Amino acid sequence: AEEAFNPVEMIGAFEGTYGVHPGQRRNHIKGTCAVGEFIGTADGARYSRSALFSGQPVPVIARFSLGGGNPNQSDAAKGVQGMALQFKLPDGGLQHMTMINVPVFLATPEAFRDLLLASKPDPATKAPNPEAFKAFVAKHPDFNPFGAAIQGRNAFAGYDTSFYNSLHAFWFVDKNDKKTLVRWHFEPVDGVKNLTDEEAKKAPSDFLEQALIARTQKSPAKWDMYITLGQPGDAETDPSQVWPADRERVKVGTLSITQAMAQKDGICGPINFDPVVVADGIQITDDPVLKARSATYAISFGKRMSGQ
Ligand code: HEM
Repeated sequence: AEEAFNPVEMIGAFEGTYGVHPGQRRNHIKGTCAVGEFIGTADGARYSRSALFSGQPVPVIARFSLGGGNPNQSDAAKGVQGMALQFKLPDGGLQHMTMINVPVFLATPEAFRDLLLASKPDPATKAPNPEAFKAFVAKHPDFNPFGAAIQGRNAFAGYDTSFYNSLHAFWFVDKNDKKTLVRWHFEPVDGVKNLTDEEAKKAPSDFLEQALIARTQKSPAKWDMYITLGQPGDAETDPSQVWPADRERVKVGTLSITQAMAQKDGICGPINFDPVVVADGIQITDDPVLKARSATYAISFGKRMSGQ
């Protein structure tokens, strides 16, 4: 039988593994605020009637982050980076896109909770217990492609030289109510760049924030947004299932990040980048991981906004 997902237990798993850092996010704790704008294409407007694709600039508040709840995590370590976007539409409506830079995720929220539990440092060794980790992988083989992607690469050279994926599928709804199942991807216009082995060894613990601030002082950092068009039978509610590689991709817009700033007192602090916040023209699915995210972010947000 399927367990019912419990977001309180999920938050407990984050806090057990990473400790409690009052007033801060329980996951993706280390990050940088940014602002910019998005301009959609006419091709985007063919698939979605969202005001995102009107062709007019849409203001964006962004947050770039490292995965995990350790505030002292090194930027140079192998891991996951995130890009969270809040678009402010002309009618005042909000659209969120909260993405990470992996090709796939785990199949269920329980698998992610068990990953956190298995990653808890042993008090004696300060490292995760290898037996517990083996038992986790045996129980959740859907972890393997996700884990292999992260272990098989060095950290990214910059937030601006990473791709970011929706991983979840969403429905794009056009002006005739026609729905298309899509997944979206942001591709850096400067190209994807990871640290070399040598650079990864020498890189300081904190460099991503300063690099993004400096990069945007020169000129906007840009990403092209693409949608992949799903076909009947492509996974709708499971972010661990990749879609066949031959699916059509359509460029639907360009994001320009024009300014970045520290998250302390930054503009992105009091935002809950809940990924189910969508505006007319984009709809969510019944993906259990997506729904679990929403419930868990709400608790993290409530706690940090009340100083817990
Ligand atoms: C069951 C699975 C997941 C859980 C329980 C979870 C949990 C969380 C929590 C608690 C936060 C902090 C929220 C806050 O305090 O504002 C967070 C942040 C974040 N998560 Fe997840 N997450 C999950 C899966 C994912 C996936 C699949 C993605 C990307 C596709 C993702 C991307 C992010 C990003 C980018 C942030 C940082 C948002 C920000 O900058 O404020 N997460 N997550």
